[in-house]
Amino acid sequence: MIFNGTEEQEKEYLQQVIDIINDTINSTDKSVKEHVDTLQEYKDYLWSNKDIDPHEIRSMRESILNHFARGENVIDKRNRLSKILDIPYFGRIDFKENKSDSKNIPIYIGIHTFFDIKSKRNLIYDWRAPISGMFYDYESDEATYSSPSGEVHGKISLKRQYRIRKGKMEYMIESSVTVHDDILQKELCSNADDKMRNIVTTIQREQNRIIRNEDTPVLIIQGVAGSGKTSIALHRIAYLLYAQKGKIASRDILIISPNKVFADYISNVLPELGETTVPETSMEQILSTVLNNKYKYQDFFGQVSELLEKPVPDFIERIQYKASFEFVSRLDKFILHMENHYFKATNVKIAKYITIPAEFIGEQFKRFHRYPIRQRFETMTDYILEMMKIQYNLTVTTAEKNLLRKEIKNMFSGNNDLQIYKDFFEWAGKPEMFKMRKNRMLEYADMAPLAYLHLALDGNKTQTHIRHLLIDEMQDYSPIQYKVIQKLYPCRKTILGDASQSVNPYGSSTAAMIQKVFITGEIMKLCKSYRSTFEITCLAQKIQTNKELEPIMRHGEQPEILQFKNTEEETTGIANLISDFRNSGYTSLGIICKTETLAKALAQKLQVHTDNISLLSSQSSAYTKGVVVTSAHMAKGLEFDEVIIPQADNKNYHSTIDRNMLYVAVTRAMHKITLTYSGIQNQFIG
Ligand SMILES: Nc1ncnc2c1ncn2[C@@H]1O[C@H](COP(=O)(O)OP(=O)(O)OP(=O)(O)O)[C@@H](O)[C@H]1O
Repeated sequence: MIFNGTEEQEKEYLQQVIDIINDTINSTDKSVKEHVDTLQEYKDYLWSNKDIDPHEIRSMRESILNHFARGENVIDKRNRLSKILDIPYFGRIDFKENKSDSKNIPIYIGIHTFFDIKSKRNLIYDWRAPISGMFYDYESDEATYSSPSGEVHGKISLKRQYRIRKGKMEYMIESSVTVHDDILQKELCSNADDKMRNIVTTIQREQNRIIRNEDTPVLIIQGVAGSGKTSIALHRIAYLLYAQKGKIASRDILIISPNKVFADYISNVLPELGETTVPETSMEQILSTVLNNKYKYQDFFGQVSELLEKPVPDFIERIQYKASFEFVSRLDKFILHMENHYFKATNVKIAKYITIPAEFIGEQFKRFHRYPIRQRFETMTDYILEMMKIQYNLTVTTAEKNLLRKEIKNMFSGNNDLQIYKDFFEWAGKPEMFKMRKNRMLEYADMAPLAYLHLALDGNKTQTHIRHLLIDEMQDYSPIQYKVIQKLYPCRKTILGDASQSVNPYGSSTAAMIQKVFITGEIMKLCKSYRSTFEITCLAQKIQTNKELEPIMRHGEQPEILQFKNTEEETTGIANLISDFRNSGYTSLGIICKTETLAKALAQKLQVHTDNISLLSSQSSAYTKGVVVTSAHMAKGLEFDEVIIPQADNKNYHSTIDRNMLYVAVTRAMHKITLTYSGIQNQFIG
């Protein structure tokens, strides 16, 4: 007989589980109170007894710390239990091991494990537990999972999925191959949120493989638009925190994300999965920190805007040159060249009668060739003075030592990063490839090579406290940027992106290029696209065909392409679409323009027609629901129930980068899309 065979029995069982969780919460409350009381007793004792001997103080200190830690653990447990009260579990598999004496065991799967002390049974298994992996990997029949003691083979006789909200079961679905799809379809049909949500109930098999991959040191995920890359990467982090508990904590992980809005958008997933959020940074921040925040520079957003608004061939050429592997290898050769030609040893007169010969200093420069050049000066000084002490029994003063170090440093003509960077272009025979902008501002593409040179000369400031690095939107970073990352973060990595969504087509990287930098890297692909309806995906495919993309069979409205007589009428048309949106059941509308300048101008015009419109710009730090006007660059990584793409004419979108922007904009839509234009219809949409 099946345990909890009917829906009625399942509902009763759910209530029983909730009651047990509530009892446990009550007993943890008692335990918290006991810890607080004990700590108060210690405090009172310390206050009222002034003459306690040091031994007693030490032992009390230990007891207090002990109580404190145990109290914190109990509070932590209580918080976890309160969180699972709403949705204790979402799935179940009945599994019987291939052993004669084994029984069919129902495994209820939820966000966290719940062990009932009274019955000494796991009532709920964490979705990340090895046994839970079978829920995602198998439908029914033969199944296997890896336990710490080896592979366990058996049979799944039942698989169920539940939708439980606020402790009440809304529905339950008995599994067959298609059922998994039904729940997935329901999830995908729901409205977008202002924060990315977890997908733990409907993780797909190919996604689960990525989440649970612990073997690969550098995992490179190439996934088509809407394939769940970002979601999967965050679930993977949650999985690693569970599987490697005690070895890795949230603070040991770092996310490199494209901007603050995106970081805010994804910030909810880990807390929803019961983990704390992990630190986040950007490529610009990393590069600028390496260079001690010394330079003013054009940021990535500035580079993309310039490429879209006034693309000058020279500028494109400079970006392309610095994004090549040839450039990286030239830089490496130049570093070698500096080693051989930038240090010119001279005699140094140190004490009244002693001169250190140039030849001897030159020899020491070579002796310490394993040190980065700028780290050598101190070591060379110490070594030379040590030799003098042995040979001449001469001890020098601190001032003399400082003088020697200074003289040695001055023998090296590569102490100024910017100067040697300029020298490099002269040496490479390409002085035109470096251009300083107005107000001594560096171009974005110069930041990484400059940081690379700096690290080569000063030594790596390796961030050993970071144990796992996650890089999203991998396609937007160039090989030299990855080289810098490799030097700074020798840890394990998850790198994800989509080559078709580059907003940096002249400096982008494919998964294969990234693998060339990280030779231990393994590429895994996600080809199924979940975000958009079939009709929206077909439109995106028209703009940029990706043969690997497999659309999800979820149907919706046909995309609309609306022509207007002029821009004024187009604005009125968009205002009408906004009012339609407000009467629909959708909650988010993204009006995605090609550039931020266009977005600002349109937002202003629209405000005459309607209020409650927000502009999402490169200066924004959070994504809000409702009607949002933004640029394709800012919209990257986000999603909206409905998308409007204004000015989708041939003039606005004609180059390769324009095409990429249009593709990014279209792929943001989940359920509905409208393109508007006046003038000539865009060639990319046919
Ligand atoms: N297994 C799944 N179950 C439910 N929803 C899913 C699943 N996989 C992906 N999704 C949904 O698909 C959408 C896209 O996910 P996500 O943003 O992670 O994809 P992405 O590949 O990073 O997208 P892009 O590169 O286009 O920004 C989200 O709404 C996500 O919830």
